[in-house]
Amino acid sequence: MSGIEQAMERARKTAGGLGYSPGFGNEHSSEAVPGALPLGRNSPQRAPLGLYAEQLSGSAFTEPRAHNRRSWLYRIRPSAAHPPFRRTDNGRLRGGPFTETVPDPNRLRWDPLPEPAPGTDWLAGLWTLGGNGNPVERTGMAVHLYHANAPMTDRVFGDADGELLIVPELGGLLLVTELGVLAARPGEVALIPRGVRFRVELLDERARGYVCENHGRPFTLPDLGPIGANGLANARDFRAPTAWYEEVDSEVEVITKYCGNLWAATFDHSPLDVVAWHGNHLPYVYDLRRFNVIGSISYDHPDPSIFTVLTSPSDTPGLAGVDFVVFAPRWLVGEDTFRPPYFHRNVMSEYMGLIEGAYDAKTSGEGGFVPGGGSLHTMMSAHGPDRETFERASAAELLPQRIDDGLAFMFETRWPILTTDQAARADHRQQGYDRVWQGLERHFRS
Ligand SMILES: O=C(O)Cc1cc(O)ccc1O
Ligand SMILES: [Fe+2]
Repeated sequence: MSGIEQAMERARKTAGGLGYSPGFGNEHSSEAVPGALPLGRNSPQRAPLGLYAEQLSGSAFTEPRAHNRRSWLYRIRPSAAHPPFRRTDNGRLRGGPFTETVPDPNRLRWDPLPEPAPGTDWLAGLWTLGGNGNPVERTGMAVHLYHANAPMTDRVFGDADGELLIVPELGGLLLVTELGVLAARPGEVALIPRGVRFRVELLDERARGYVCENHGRPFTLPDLGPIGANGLANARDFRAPTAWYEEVDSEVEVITKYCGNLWAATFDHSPLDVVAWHGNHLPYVYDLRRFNVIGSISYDHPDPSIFTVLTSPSDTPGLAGVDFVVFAPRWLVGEDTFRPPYFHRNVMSEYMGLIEGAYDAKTSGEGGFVPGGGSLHTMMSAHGPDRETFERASAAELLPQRIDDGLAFMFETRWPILTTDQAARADHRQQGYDRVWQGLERHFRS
């Protein structure tokens, strides 16, 4: 076995007994070798065990304490020890500004990404659907999907353009990051902070899912206001990894996404060599089934902001660059209420995906809203229950009803989501999505 294969074997074994540190936004610390973490200072004259000390900043040095993010890494070699990066193929990844297509006000829907060619790893399997903003200005977001059937070997990725919220739909991922190893299976989500390098291995034969790349302010937990001190996604259910490192002295391709493009440099060692760390610029994994769902216990369907897991705030209070929202199993008890999502037109743009089962506003099954597929209801586009759902819910007997046959999510952003050319022309884009709202009968009686 080569050095990297041995390291991968060790990472997979670690997955069985992963130690995590619970909590969101905290200062955590971890050492894979006792004594590797310096005490009482960040940058001693000589760091313990001959390690190099390095600060990784996710915020300006001067941002207020509540927004300040950085981690101190104690590593075998400093990240600075690398040859030049050279441009490499972007594959099917695209970045903002999204100017390939004329912005389309229509409602759009896609089937899952088709089967990838054999040997497609997670990075090669990324396919950009669209987005907004501009990574150069650190605004906006991008929606990517992935479909992979091979582990990343001898290559490691890091995104300078933003953090990555990874939403597995099919197959588990092993995320071997600079700060440790995370396992993310369907129903869980993983958050990789801006700049943190990682390799993706597969826990199953293939892996399919969604990624929200957030160029703006890092995702944080929403304020709870009148809900009180607890509820929605509870901070204690987020898990940061513990330190894990590999000593690989063979060539590793380090790929970085910078201002929309991929660049590669051939390192003579693995950059996943952090033996100890402390800080708050950290990856996390979160199990969406832990989400505490709050809803109406009297009447009416609340706005889905009540289901916000994470939000990337903007400078305008209450106006998110992007929100990550989950439609998790819950009870519906509303009296004299049309219970599924209402008809609406929204200034925010909504990309929705399905992790499993069905979604209560849409018919499932072939040609419908299916796991691995997605819908885009951009700024002001009219949407809501499809015809079948409207008819069913308008006639339903309003007994308490448990919705537990699906797990859907939404990336909701303040800017229109502009599609890439490949998304607009994709064979797996459904034609005739509008038809789901056709035949909504006129019932008006004056
Ligand atoms: O369009 C959707 O299905 C998402 C959504 C769900 C909901 O419960 C209310 C509004 C909304 O946009
Ligand atoms: Fe909506």
